[in-house]
Amino acid sequence: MESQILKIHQQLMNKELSCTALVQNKLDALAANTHHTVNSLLPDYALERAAQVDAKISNGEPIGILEGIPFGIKDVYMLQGTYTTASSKLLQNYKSAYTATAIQKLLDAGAIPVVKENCDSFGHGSSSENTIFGAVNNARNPELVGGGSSGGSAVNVALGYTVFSIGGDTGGSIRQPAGYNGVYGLKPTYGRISRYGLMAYASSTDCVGPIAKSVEDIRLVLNVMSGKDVKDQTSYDATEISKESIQDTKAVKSVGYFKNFIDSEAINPKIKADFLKVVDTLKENHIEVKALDFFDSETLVSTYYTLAMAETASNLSRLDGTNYGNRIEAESLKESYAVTRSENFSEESKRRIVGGNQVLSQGFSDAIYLKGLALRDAIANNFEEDFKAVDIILSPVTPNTPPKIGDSLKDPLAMYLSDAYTVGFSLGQLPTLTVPQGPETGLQITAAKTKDTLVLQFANTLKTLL
Ligand SMILES: NC(=O)C[C@H](N)C(=O)O
Repeated sequence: MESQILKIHQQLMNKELSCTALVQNKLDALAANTHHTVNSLLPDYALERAAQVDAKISNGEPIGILEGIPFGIKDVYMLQGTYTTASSKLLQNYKSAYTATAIQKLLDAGAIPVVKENCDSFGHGSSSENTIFGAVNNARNPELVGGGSSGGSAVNVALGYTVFSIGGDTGGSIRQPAGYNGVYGLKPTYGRISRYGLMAYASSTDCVGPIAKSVEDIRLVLNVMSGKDVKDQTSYDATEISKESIQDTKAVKSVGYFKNFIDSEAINPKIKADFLKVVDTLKENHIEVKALDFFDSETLVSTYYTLAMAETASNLSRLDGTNYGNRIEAESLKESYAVTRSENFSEESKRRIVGGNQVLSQGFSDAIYLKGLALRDAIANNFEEDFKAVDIILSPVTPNTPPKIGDSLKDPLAMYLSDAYTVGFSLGQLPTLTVPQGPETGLQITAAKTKDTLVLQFANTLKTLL
């Protein structure tokens, strides 16, 4: 698939398409969609901006590459004056008081937000069923889940309702729905894009990233959003990734994969067979492929969920109805906190808050939380060693195909285990990209920290080989 952004840019410049018509068309398609991708539409916001772009073009003024391009925003990002619900009952009526840095950068580049997108509430989930806006349906088969937590964003891109969408990825939330719906989704190196204005889930792995239909579109959007922000001390300055730098399809000489991922009993046989075919293709094309040892799925998933639950319990403690959220009055203030939280958080969020507080509580934290931190360091060290031996690590995005709507809600543990291939890279804070491959899941390309360029480069290599 070629760059949608460049194609639309040309059409706008050549006056084959007006920006107002383009934006109206996306708004209409989103309003009519039956996949439950929309939490709120932004018609006034979007059409006013579209008219400005049209005026510029008719005056013969040049426009930037992203100017006039309609995009979607996962409903966990602040955009001043718009609802930011995190798909939760608690924040159902909350309006953002300010705009997230990443979103502001896109606005400054002229891109036009048209929709706040459905997702798992507070990012808690892998199916986009944990939401008050209705389960998101898969773009290819509506009986299956859209994936999560950025399900609405991936489905909107796959169905062409947005040109690109901004998801959020803590343990796979961009990559997994991208894989389930056959589009590209990037979790950049942790810190490459500021988290300021992203509703915090697990701050040590939360990442902002784009979902789109081509590598080029991922690059264009990534460049705009990247860079140090004084409002996020974990952000860093990243050099722009040029178009030329990702064209070198011979840059990657060696690729590793985790033996235990592919030999696992839990992997779907078709996903395994397809993956091994890719390995053969790489070898035939003189790319060295190494089978690597790695932590087992249970260790990866339990380390991730131990830390993610602890962090979310802490981050969400501020949501007690005092400053934010649907407050429920009661006899005493303490009781009001309790009722507000128990009535307004979903079952899945409560499971995580209770689990997280347990992990952090006195008497448990040494045995559980500190062990989680130690394992995270061990996982990061393992990656450091791996990247001395290989340029890229390749894996399927998930061991399984998208489940039927309803199944993940019945079995949360199975849902957590389905994150087995994504969470390790999150704990390592590595750049990792989903590329579409086959109808089941996708391929995940990962490089060492800050080597986001290499990830995009290899995605282009795969395009020429597969
Ligand atoms: N938020 C994410 O990255 C998705 C992951 N399945 C989680 O629930 O933590």
